[in-house]
Amino acid sequence: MGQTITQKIFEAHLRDTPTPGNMVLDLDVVMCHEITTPIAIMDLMDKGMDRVFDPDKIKAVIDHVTPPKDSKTATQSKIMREWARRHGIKDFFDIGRNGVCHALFPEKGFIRPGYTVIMGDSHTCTHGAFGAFAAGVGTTDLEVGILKGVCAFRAPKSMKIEITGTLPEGVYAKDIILRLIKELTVNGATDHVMEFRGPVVEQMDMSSRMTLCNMAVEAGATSGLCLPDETTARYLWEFIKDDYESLEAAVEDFKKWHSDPDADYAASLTLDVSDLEPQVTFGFKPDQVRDIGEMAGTRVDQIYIGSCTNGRIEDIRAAASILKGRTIADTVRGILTPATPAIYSQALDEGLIKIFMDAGFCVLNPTCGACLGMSSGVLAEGEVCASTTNRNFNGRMGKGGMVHLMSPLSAAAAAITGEITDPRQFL
Ligand SMILES: CC(C)[C@H](C(=O)O)[C@@H](O)C(=O)O
Ligand code: SF4
Repeated sequence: MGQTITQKIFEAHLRDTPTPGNMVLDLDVVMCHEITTPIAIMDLMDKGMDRVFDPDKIKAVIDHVTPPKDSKTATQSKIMREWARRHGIKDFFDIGRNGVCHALFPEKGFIRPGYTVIMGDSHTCTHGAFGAFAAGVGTTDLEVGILKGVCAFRAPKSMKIEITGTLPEGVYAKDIILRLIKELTVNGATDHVMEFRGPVVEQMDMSSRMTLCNMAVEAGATSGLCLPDETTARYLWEFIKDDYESLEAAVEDFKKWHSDPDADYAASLTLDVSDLEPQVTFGFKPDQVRDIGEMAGTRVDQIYIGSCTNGRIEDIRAAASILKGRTIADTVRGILTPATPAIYSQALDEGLIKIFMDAGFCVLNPTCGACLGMSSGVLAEGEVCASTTNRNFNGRMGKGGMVHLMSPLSAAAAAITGEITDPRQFL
């Protein structure tokens, strides 16, 4: 019997099998941010175990509330900063160099095909876009990861998600993943790794693959991943060029992580996207998804373009393509948060920031901020936000607020009209 990519990664990293079905894996990267890591740091200090397994394999960023909004968040940042200095963690990103973890770390080349990655953050699955096994973990696992560089997982079940057809104009990876979550429901992929494949995924850039994998957890999945190929190798080339004779050699080597044709999948699903419409959520769960036409005319108060789901340059370009030469409705507030400094800088170079500002958007520094309702765009009671983020939980962006998840293009269309709008009318 052949193996899936996930089984291959598990086998290559297996340190121990303490009980049947439980596997302890060696970790290639442990990623840290200032909301969950300080709890682990303080606990390790209390236990007299303030150590790290390998400072080069730990990547740390202050991203959720930055610059800090109050004493509490300032203290969280301070604990991270001092810990990183104390242990010689050189890949530590503070104000001026910091951005949303799941956008920043890929951009720095920290994730490679076949890697095992953990973080105390549920959207760690984003990094599966590189053909890695990347999973969000709780404080105890994070502490063990930081101390020993290992993590225990249950033997994974794989779900094969085949995406076929041709993606219509104005329809994006975000629409695909929202549709998949609708079909699977919020726990349809529990205990599974979602393996995204098929011709549509093969044609996607890394940004779109990251959007897909980012929301795997919203269907309950342990992680999501894509098979590493030439697109992956090109994205990573500046970081891997000393390891390979040529790009072709890298692509060939990456194939060792491809699932075998006779691999065993616990479940499978095929989605033909040829007739897919832009998708929008309507309730407080990410599987409450409708075609945009059914939601057209719903009033919005705020537009939020950013986050680890859709705050990359490709997302900003898509939104700018219809904001150019237009202004946003005077009933809405528009907020753009490029996910990293490099994305922000690129958007400046391309004149995209000016397009947003001329349209009436407020442009913020890279941070999670409003995405989880902590700062920089929190909603008031009864307010509605058209958002490119990944969670529409009750109160997510502010108590009593409502969030409609959608693609950056759809969010830009809502900004222009002040209500949920099919963006294809502006193309
Ligand atoms: C703060 C963090 C623990 C949290 C997560 O794990 O996802 C956040 O990133 C989120 O998106 O809600
Ligand atoms: S951008 Fe939002 S979803 Fe992503 S890590 Fe930050 S808070 Fe979590």
